[in-house]
Amino acid sequence: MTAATVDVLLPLGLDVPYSYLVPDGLELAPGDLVAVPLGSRLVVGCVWPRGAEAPAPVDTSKLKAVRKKLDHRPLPPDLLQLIDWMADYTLAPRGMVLRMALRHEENPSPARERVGVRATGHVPERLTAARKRLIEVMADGFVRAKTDAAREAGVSPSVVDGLVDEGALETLVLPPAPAAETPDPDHAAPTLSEPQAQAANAIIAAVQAKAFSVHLLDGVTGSGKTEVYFEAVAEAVREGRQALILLPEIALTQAFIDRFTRRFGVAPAEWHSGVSTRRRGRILRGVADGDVQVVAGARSALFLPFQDLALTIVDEEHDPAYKQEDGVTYHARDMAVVRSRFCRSPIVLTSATPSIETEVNARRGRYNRLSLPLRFGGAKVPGLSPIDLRKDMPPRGRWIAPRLQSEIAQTLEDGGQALLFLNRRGYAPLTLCRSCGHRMRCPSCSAWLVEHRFRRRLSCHHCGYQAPVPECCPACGAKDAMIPCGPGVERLQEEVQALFPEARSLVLSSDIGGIERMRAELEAVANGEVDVVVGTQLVAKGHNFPGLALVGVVDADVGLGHGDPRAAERTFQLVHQVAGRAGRGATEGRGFIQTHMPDHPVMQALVKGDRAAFYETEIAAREEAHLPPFGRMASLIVSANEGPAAEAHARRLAASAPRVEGVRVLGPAEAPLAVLRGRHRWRLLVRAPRAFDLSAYLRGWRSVAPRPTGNTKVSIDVDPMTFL
Ligand SMILES: Nc1ncnc2c1ncn2[C@@H]1O[C@H](COP(=O)(O)OP(=O)(O)OP(=O)(O)O)[C@@H](O)[C@H]1O
Ligand SMILES: [Zn+2]
Repeated sequence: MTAATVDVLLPLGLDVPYSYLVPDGLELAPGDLVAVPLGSRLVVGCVWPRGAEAPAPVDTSKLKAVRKKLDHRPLPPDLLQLIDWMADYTLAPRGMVLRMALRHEENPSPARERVGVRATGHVPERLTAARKRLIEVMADGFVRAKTDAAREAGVSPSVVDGLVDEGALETLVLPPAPAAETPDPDHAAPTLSEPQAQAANAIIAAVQAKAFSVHLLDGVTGSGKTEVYFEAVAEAVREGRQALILLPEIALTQAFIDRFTRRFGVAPAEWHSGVSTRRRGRILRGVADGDVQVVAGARSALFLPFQDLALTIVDEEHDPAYKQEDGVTYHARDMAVVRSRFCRSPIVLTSATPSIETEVNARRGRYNRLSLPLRFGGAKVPGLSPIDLRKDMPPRGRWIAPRLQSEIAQTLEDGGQALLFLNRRGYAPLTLCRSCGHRMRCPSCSAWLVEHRFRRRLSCHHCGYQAPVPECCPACGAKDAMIPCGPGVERLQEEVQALFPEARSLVLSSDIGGIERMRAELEAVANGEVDVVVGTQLVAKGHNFPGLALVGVVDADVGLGHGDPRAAERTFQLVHQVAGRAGRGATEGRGFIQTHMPDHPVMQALVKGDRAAFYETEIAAREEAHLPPFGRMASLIVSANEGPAAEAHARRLAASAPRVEGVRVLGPAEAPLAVLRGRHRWRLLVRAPRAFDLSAYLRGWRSVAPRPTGNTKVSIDVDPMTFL
């Protein structure tokens, strides 16, 4: 007789599941979570489906047994499918993909029971003032949690206990508080404009159809895309099913949570790194049980065990934050589409500046385009005027051109807010010695150190290294000779303060303060408590600042000309989105872009407000060059502690590449970021035709490639977004 076995995938750097014996009496099915021995420890893993082919015979006498089955719902089949699919596509070990979905506690603590109290009707004869207040509050006969009763009456919990002892209150056990309250789909439904209603109805119909479909909700900034997809979320809730809203920077979007709350009466379950582990555990359970109906989360929310996912939204689908660059490299937007296919449900991608990939899919009819061509309520999308920095130069050591300065002055005079956008954190991107020219660089990366003045430190934006600004030049010893070069947002704020001493200014940048502080600052801007905002790309992210009348792009050329195939797209999206923050309220908005290249096609398209022209040019250029989505790319980074080791392995790797017609392996070349965290980096770039199975090619290559030795490592990025 053969003993029963199961395959268990472990959340480790392993690609294949291990076999374990099933103890008598234990029923196990794919998706079940189990604790199994591995070496001397216990590891939580997931029972994995067996392929159609017969399992390789194993000597069961050598197998260890499953220790126990965890008290969790099994991972749903579409999630198991997604994990398999992602591992195949990205070449990441299957176990590492599983790891992103296994946030389960081994011994989930039972939800805390709460004690409630209710008035019995018996009132003691002698009452203190506190007891009297409590009796009055409780006189309505409702059950309240003990803590709520005390808080409402403004008394200490001991007063509640006292009245329980006296027999004036009785205690009851209340059910544990739910991980998230149930949204009310009819709480505050807006009246939609005609185009909004059309788009909303199309998505609602897609939810009802319970079939896979992809929709691009393509609406200008401020057209009400959020209001529209909320109606489809409402439909999912009405049907008792679930919806997932992915947001690029959820930690920053208190405004989004508030808006959801106004629409549905309760907040959505939030899922991101800022949520406590305990809370995440409860949300995970609620999602698995189907009790939590709407999750608003960062990309990791994609791996939650939804029981019945009716709809997925990817808000601002063009945002680079959806790409995870370390560990398992994946694009959350693309993987969300894959998961929706597995759960046979619709997915909505929203953007005013769709990615080229998405735009091409919509043009080919693979994605259904839903257009919102106008701002809600008749406001106009602000026009953008160029400021030619070659002619209208700011004074030496300053970055605001005279024209922009006078426009800001006018805006402030009219009582409006201004926003200056510069995608550079810190005070100055470079610090050098004016005596010998020595430049301060990171000891472990090929990057300059960026001065952060309020922290009084130089810091490396790649590895986080920090050092004080030296008093003497480390090279020549000259005293007080270190000077900042170029602008960062902090320095720009200094300029604003000098030019407009009366104005209240604020720097919005991801490195200042925590999530709470940032949320508060964004709110202050929305409430008009700030006159001039100076911000990095953080300010381009879907905020609604009603009083914002002017946007100035201080250096539109920053992102262009790095030889990065996505530079034009990225610049267009950023500038267009930043400009889209203006003129959303009663006042009309105006935008200005400072550039040295006013004739560049990207600047031209921005200035003319001609989105179509941008897409035409960019799509044609990509097609011509066989760049994505007209060709496929993967990047391989070989890194090692020593430069020669990295280079030697990169060369051996390139030499072992299988020759296939149409596939080109470029490199190796030293990476632009040649040293990162002390690791020397060499790159290879693989390019292939559009329909080519690049993942299969890479797997074949990996199986014949020389194994990296010592501390050499190869990391693979399929569909790379960055080329550093
Ligand atoms: N039907 C409506 N009824 C009332 N208010 C609406 C309606 N549609 C949109 N609005 C309001 O208009 C403003 C802009 O809408 P929203 O933020 O959804 O636009 P958006 O398309 O997501 O913009 P962006 O792409 O710039 O983020 C919001 O304040 C929103 O509440
Ligand atoms: Zn560094």
